Amino acid sequence: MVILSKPAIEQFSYIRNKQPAAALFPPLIPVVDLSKPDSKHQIIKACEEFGFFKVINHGVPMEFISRLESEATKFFSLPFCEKEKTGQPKPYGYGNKRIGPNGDVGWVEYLLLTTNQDPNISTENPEIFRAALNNYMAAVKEMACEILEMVADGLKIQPRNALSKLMMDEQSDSVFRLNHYPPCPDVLQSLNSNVIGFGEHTDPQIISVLRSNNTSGLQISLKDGSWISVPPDHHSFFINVGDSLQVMTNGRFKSVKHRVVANSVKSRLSMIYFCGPPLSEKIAPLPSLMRGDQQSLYKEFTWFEYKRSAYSSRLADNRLTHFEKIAAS
Ligand SMILES: C=C1C[C@]23C[C@@]1(O)CC[C@H]2[C@@]12CC[C@H](O)[C@@](C)(C(=O)O1)[C@H]2[C@@H]3C(=O)O
Ligand SMILES: O=C(O)CCC(=O)C(=O)O
Ligand SMILES: [Fe+2]
Repeated sequence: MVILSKPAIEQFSYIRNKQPAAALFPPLIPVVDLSKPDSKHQIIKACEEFGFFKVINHGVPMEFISRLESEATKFFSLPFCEKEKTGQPKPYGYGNKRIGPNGDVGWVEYLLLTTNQDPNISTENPEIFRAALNNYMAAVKEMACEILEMVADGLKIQPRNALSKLMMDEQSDSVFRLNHYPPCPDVLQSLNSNVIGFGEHTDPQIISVLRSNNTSGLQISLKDGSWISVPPDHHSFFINVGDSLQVMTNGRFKSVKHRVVANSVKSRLSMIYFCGPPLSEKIAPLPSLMRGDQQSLYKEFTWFEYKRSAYSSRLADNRLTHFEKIAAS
């Protein structure tokens, strides 16, 4: 349960339920069948048009998904005093309503973990939770690697592991997150408005691999600034282009702005693997993507420098602005 005190109620953001133009004729979210020979072309198109797509025939065993979902459900059903024994997110740990260190809040509780250390989660049976996490993360990492190799192939980048090696590196700074959005009580669902579960933002990493139960809530922003709802599909995965991939493609792919709205009836559980590079990695446009005298849109920076700056930003900030080159007039 998300713990709610009276003054905290006032902190939540709402969005008006006005119908954006795109909501009348929403474009279909691209679906990529990873078992099809032309999937790499579909991936490139989806990354250019939406920065977002759904993946089917992904090869992640349903058994791993269900086991982690069941362990996560058990964890979030524990009394608050048990869950908080995991420790507050600094940046890893158990968090409730507060997202990040700079005052963002949402109708959500979560576990934020690094992928290269065994987590210390306070549950009745941490070994079983850990095994479920490890199986799931290993299978999702393999799928993400395959997707990044298809991206490299589709963009004719050599070698084909130029992107995937960053997240496969032993030192990779990847992050895993379990989000639980309890049903939001009527008192908070004021007339014709939605309560924000997770405010709008882009993900900082290369790509993020998201899977949720069958409860809706996720929305993505289109190029025209309108928002569309992503129909949930618990058998599939959703891929977000992150800020790092935007830079590595020199803006050809755009990181997708997304958010989650709370549901008044059902709880939403999501699990997200954020594929990050090693901290020392330079994030810059890939030389093979630069044509002729094309210039980098970004100043040089390492993932460490980007993260340090990201952690002093608010969720909705454009974290890349700080690293953009000022265009010469
Ligand atoms: C407000 C914040 C939370 C966040 C760190 C930040 O200062 C800005 C980026 C946020 C974000 C969004 C995507 C992921 O959920 C996340 C783990 C990440 O890498 O960047 C979160 C950070 C967080 O919750 O710590
Ligand atoms: O929980 C979700 O569905 C999305 C959350 C998200 O975007 C994030 O944790 O970065
Ligand atoms: Fe996100």
